[in-house]
Amino acid sequence: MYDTTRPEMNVDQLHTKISARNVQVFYGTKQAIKDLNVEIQDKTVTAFIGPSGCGKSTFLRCINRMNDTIDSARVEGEIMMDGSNIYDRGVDPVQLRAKVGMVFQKPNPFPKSIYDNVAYGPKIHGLARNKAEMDEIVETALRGAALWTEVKDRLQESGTGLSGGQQQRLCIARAVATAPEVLLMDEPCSALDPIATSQVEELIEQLRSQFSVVIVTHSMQQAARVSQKTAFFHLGNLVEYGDTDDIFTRPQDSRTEAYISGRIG
Ligand SMILES: Nc1ncnc2c1ncn2[C@@H]1O[C@H](COP(=O)(O)OP(=O)(O)OP(=O)(O)O)[C@@H](O)[C@H]1O
Repeated sequence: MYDTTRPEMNVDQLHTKISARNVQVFYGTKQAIKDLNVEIQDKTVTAFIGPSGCGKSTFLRCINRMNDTIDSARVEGEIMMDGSNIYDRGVDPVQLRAKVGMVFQKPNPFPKSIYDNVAYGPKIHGLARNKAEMDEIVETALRGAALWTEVKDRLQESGTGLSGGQQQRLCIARAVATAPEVLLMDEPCSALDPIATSQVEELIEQLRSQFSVVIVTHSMQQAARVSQKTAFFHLGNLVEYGDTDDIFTRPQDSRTEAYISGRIG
């Protein structure tokens, strides 16, 4: 039913990048994530799927502490990245978000030039010693986001003047510019047309050679196309996690089976 044929490598030999243990998330008294445990591998695309409101975005935001910015949100449990808890008191969330970048549903470039959109993060984090180094970071990030050839002659023009698909690739370049180890993508193609969607999907496949990518998607076809691992969420629980091929062809849980066959959601 779903095409899960795509470039493969044996992702099970890769090391664990993120390990979530007994994670619970509350908004006020309402519990949105219940006792979640999962290991996310390096250099792998992991898809989060499940019906609306099941907690996919909430858990995604835990991985770079974006929930810290929501007053009513409370996160319990541990999220380890390379063996260190990202919720430890000594961790600066701003530094963490350079290592764990995020791309949102709606492209949200800053009202600045294309160049300054990409240079913004590296400038804050002091990644370039001079203009030549910054130029190189900007070019590498734009090439990495498959946007360089389209914008190299108009770097000083506003990022908001680009098409929707180009804006989303600019946001990916912005996230990639700080040399992240993990890239979180919350429905990154939902505002894009089919051509821009397939460009971003191709890009995701390239990006995973450098780091771990976690993508929330409502499209099961997209999850099947881009990911090697899939996690199915339902009512705040991570119900099933495994190889994407297995989740789509041999689900173990009846709720997963019902969702992928269109009976819930
Ligand atoms: N800022 C917030 N304040 C209060 N409740 C929230 C907030 N964000 C999410 N929720 C609630 O938490 C639950 C999980 O929401 P979440 O957005 O994580 O689900 P989702 O699976 O990503 O949904 P969708 O697929 O519709 O984006 C829902 O019941 C939602 O209403």
